[in-house]
Formats: sequence, structure tokens, C-alpha cells
Amino acid sequence: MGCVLGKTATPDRRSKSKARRRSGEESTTATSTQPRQNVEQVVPDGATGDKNDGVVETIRQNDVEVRPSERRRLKPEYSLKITQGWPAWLSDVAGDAIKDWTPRRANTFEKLDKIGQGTYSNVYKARDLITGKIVALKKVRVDNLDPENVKFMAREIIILKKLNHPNIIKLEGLVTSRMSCSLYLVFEYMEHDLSGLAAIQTGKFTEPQVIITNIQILSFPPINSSYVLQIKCFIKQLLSGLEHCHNNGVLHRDIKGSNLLIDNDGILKIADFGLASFYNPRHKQPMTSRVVTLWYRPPELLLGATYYGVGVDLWSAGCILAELLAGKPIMPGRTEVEQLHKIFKLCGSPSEEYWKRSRLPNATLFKPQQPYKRSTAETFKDFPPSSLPLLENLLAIDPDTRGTAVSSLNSDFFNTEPYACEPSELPKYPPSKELDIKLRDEETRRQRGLSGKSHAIDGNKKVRTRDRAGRAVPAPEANAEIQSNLDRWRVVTQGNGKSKSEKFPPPHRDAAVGHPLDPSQNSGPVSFNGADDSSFSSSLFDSKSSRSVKEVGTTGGGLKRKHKRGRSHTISSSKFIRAFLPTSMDLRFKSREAVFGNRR
Ligand SMILES: Nc1ncnc2c1ncn2[C@@H]1O[C@H](COP(=O)(O)OP(=O)(O)OP(=O)(O)O)[C@@H](O)[C@H]1O
Repeated sequence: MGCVLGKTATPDRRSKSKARRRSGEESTTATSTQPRQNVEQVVPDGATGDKNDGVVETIRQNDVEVRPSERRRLKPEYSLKITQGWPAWLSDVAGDAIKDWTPRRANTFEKLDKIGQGTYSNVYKARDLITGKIVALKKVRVDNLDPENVKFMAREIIILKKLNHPNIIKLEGLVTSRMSCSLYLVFEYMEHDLSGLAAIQTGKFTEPQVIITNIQILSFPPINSSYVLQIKCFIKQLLSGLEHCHNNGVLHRDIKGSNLLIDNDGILKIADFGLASFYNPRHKQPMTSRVVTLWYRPPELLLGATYYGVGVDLWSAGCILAELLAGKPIMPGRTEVEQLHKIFKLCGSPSEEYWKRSRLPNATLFKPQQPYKRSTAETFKDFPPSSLPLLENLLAIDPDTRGTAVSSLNSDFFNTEPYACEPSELPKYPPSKELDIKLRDEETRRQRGLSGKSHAIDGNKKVRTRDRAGRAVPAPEANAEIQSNLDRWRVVTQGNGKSKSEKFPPPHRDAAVGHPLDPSQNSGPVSFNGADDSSFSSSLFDSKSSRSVKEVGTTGGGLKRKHKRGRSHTISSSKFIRAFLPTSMDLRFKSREAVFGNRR
């Protein structure tokens, strides 16, 4: 792919309207001017188009081409500096993000492997040819150099530059050039992520078992103090990173296992600040509620809150702590409505006082007719006792009672034995990122196909690869837009005349409220009671689609892939998607619109 630009480009009508819809809260850039695209040749991806391609990190004064119009637009103190080596589409729109930095050239890195694919990026493992260090290069898609997209990316850069903490991924540099239309973010390379490690670790609640990977055999005992202190070590690092974010006025807004990267020394770093935002608790500004991956999304966001704070990240942290202790996601909802239902069943529905006080936009739609009681104590009865008060706090329905990262760090969980181990004392794991696990599962499936049966290990212990794949269930994307659109569509087309109680089954039909996590069914997401969920679903889905959804939901691997690509839908839903959201790229646009479209 290359970019062909021979004249000043005007964003097409679609981009313009997209830009208009996204304008608002989230733009944190130096200027709000329209981009001027003035590259005059075809520049292949990765090529800089510069004559001095071999020159690394040198500021070439000749690169400074500031037009009089630009001088007027840019702040005088850096109007000359920021264009040094930077493409105009970036320096025009995102001056603050790149100020004080000089771009690295693409040919000073050697790409080794593609290691990840996000909604807005491809991530590569690469070697820095100057230092010899292995790094991660995140190539961000800046669709059509749309200024709103550039601002979106700029915000991530600004936030990353502001944060400086051992538990937050460090942005080490940017790769682009004056003539390039792509941008790479350079990060320290991290071998693992928490969802991958959690997938490897599952089984701890069951009998001692042996898990085979194509790299090495790992054996896990039932949950024991050694595992608990490892969990403490990870959660402590997560909370320390969050403390730093929150102290610096940053909300991450997409805390989940796959965004918590871990290096070979056991250091956990919060990554992916693509949905992060600045906030000021003393001057709260409205923000979008359509952030955070569904399974980790707090109730206030599901209820449409636009004024919120650190509680959103703490809720996600609570979900992750419980997930690590349970060995599987604790509330794997398939729709926003179902997510909220799972939350109410586990954490209780909000008090009358909270409904009144919070005045949440979707309260009338989602308020259950009868209250739900909190059932965390029964559900988590096998967890270490010191984890319960912390979980009760983090998973509090009212965000004001969730405390802070600091108060969580001061909780008994971290101050009673077994204490968190040091990161360096954590066991060494094989590469365990989502992609690694996918490759490993494919290899295992291939092997099984060859032998026609599971491998027998250690006498009569068998590897249940399907179960394991089912456990490696990354959460669906942060903006489950399709699904929520689907919900809305169904509410509109089928919900007319239906009472609210059809959205939530009355508590007496919730046979499973408080049903403890069943360790013997560790093969998929936590289900408090399958029948309960399907009865719940049936009010939203017709029998045919409800069945399809259930099938998807009960096979973890399927859920993983389908959710990841945003296709966890029934036949009727995919028709709906085709009709309204023709391509996956549109879904991404849609997500970003949701992020940018309705604030301030
Ligand atoms: N520093 C890193 N080291 C190793 N792998 C990384 C690094 N940064 C990102 N990755 C891998 O690339 C994947 C995508 O990266 P990232 O989450 O930052 O992109 P994104 O486009 O914002 O993704 P998402 O759609 O999940 O929001 C990650 O899940 C991770 O596996």
C-alpha cells in the first residue's frame, strides 16, 4: 500500500461528516486546522521517501518547510521545530503530540514478525538497528489522513508521553518521515499478556493436572498460596500503574487482560491507551459512555453515564482480579443488556437512592422491577478470604464507593499472607500473547487431527484441548457497537409494548442468583446458570437467534474469534450488520464515532 498524493487533498464527504460527528471531548492537539496533504509522490509503506534514508535521528534543517499559512496556525514557539522531519499531515493536526521529538526513520528498524493486530493497528516485533534492542512497532492506521483520526492517535501519544511509570508501557519513539503517510509507535517489547498467561494458568481450581503446549509441559496444582501470590503480584502492579494514570488525570478506559503486557522479568505494564482520556475530577466534563470492553465495563457506563471517573478502571481491575482467581471471565455478557443483567445478579442492583441520585440516562430502560441482592460472597466463596472485601469494593455498583487504586493497594489482600511475590520470582512462561495461544491451539488441533484423539499424558490424564482453547477467551472489543446496535434495533422492532420486566427476568426466575462458580465446568466463561441466561436472552432474541447466540457463547474458542472480529452474531444480526454496517472497517469507524461523536 502506498499513498498517492499530488495535490492538496480535501477530505471526502464521508470523512468530513465523520469528522464532524467525532468532534468533541477527545481531541487533544495543538491545532484544530484542516490537514494539508502535500506529498508529491508515491511512497510505499515503510519507505520514507527521503533522500537521507540512512541518516538516523538527525534533525535536518533543510526539512523545515513552514509555509506562511502554517506559521499563522501554529504556535510560534514550535512552529519551526515541529515540522523538522515530520509529515505535514501530522504536524499540522497533532503538533503537541510530537513537539520536542524527532522522528526515527523506518529503515533503522528491521521488522521480524507480526505479533498483534488491534482495531486500529498492526503490531510488529522488530529490531532496532541502532541499539540492537528488540522493540514492538505499532503501525497505526490513520484512515485517509483524516484529521479527526490523526487527533485520535495524537491523544494516545500525548497521554503516553505524559505517563512515566514502571507499570505503564513506555513510548520510546515515533517512526515516520516528512514524506511518509504512515506512523509507527515504538514500544519496549513485551513477551506476554495477562489474558494469555491466565489461559495457561487455568485449571488451578480442579484436580492437579498437566497441560501440554507445543513448547513445554506445565503442571498446575489446585489453587494454592503460590498461585495467589502470583495473582497478587500482577494485580499490585496493575493498581500501581492505575494509580499513576489517575494521579496524572488519565483514565485508561479499556483495562482488560490483553492490554496488560508482561515481560520476561514478570513486569506488568498497562498498554493500549487508544481509548484513554484526560479528566479532571474537580471540573468534570461529559465523556462518552461507549468505552471499555463489554465484560469489563462498569454498570454506570452501561447505564449511559457521561460523567464518571477513576471508578471505571477500578471496576475493570476488579473483574480481572476475580477472573484470575476464578480461572475464567466472571461476567461474559454477549450484549449490553445481558452484561448489565450479569452485573446485577452478581453485585446486586443499584439502591433506590443511587437510581435517584445518579439520574443515569438509561435508568428507566434498565431498572429491574424488583431489586437483585448482591451475591459475591456465595459466588466467590472459594476465593482467599482477604480478596473478598477488595472485590466487594472494586465491584461496587456505586462508583463512588469503589475507592481508589491507593486504597485498593492498602487493602488486606495485599497486606496479609501470602504476600505478593516479586515480579522476578514469577515462573517463566512460554510466549503467551493472544496470537501465540491461537497458533498453539491451531498446532494442537492439527496434532489431534493427525492422531485422531487426545494425547494421553501421565497415565490417565488427558489434555482437553478444546476446553483449554475455550478458556483462552479474550474479551470482545471495547466498543461492542454492533451488538448494542443490534440490541437497540431489536428493542425498536420487537420491544414496543413490552414491559421492562422482559428485559430482565424477575428475580424469582433467576434461579441461579448466587450460584457459586463451578470449578468442574472450567471450560468456558462463567455461567451462573445456562437456563437462566437463555430465558433472559429469549426476551431479546427470537428462538432461532437465541439458539445461535447460545451456541456461540458456549464454545469459548468460537466466542473468542467471533468477538474479536466483531461477528459474534446470529444470522439475523449479520443481516442487520450487512444492511447497516457494511464492512469491518465501518465498524471501526462506528466505534470511533461512538468515542468521539457525542461529547462536550
Ligand atoms: N509493546 C508490545 N510488545 C509486545 N506486543 C505488543 C506490544 N504492544 C502491543 N502488542 C500486541 O499487539 C496487540 C494490539 O496492540 P494494541 O492493543 O496496542 O492495539 P489496538 O489497535 O489499540 O488494539 P485493540 O483493538 O485491542 O484496542 C496487543 O494485544 C499485543 O498483543
